[in-house]
Amino acid sequence: MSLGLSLNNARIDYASHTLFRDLSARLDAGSWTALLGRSGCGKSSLLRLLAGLEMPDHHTLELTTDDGKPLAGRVAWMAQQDLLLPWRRVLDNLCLGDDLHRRPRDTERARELLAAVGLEGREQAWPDALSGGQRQRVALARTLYQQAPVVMMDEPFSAVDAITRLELHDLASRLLDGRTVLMVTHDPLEALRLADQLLVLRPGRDSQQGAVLDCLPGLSPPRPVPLDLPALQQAQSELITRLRDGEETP
Ligand SMILES: Nc1ncnc2c1ncn2[C@@H]1O[C@H](COP(=O)(O)OP(=O)(O)OP(=O)(O)O)[C@@H](O)[C@H]1O
Repeated sequence: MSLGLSLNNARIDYASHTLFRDLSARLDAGSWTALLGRSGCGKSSLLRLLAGLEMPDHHTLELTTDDGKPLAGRVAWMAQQDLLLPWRRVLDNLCLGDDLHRRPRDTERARELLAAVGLEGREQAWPDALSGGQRQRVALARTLYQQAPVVMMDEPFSAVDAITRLELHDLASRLLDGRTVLMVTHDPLEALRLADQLLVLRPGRDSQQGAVLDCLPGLSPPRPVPLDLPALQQAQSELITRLRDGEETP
């Protein structure tokens, strides 16, 4: 199910403004990359471009997959808003893709995934009857149900409280194991706990440039990285400095 990706010379221009250019990164099969940068630097635009959701008028993208086949149809998407359809019950939301494509549902798998995210017995609930954290769990289960080798997530855990977020980190880290994940986040700690590498968009002279960094160089802690690991605090502090100051690539 794993699939590696190589991104080369990505560039997006909106009107006369270059959002970023010369952006290259390698996403190893089964690895997790966190995409960070100041607000408005183009994280979501890059994610949407890679996912094929939006093709700006002026863009460049050399995207190759390890198996040489197109990426289209092999990406699952998870957003900050859970995007659950309020008129469909939880189980029906999970199986929406099957219904749209007139494929048979795998109801047993859908139930197993709901159980895995702690929502056993809530299959027939309406989304409105769930808390924000529960809805995001449904969104995670729906992402997993798609069985896509590549998962792109745009601030997937930012709308829930701190403790729920930590619980979702545990769940996502375990359940997304083996997928190639690219996740936009504003939270340096979240990035460092979940990801193998960071892709940091930072200001260049006339556009945004990207730097690819290891999360915790020389260490191989379990994921999510334990909150009390001293190296995590240090790395968080350094990452905040890098984001604030827009440092040049080392
Ligand atoms: N379709 C579009 N047409 C024109 N400009 C756009 C379009 N989409 C995004 N932009 C602009 O591109 C810039 C980057 O937007 P984007 O949402 O990618 O940034 P971001 O880094 O994800 O921001 P945030 O962290 O605040 O979510 C913004 O200035 C935005 O207004």
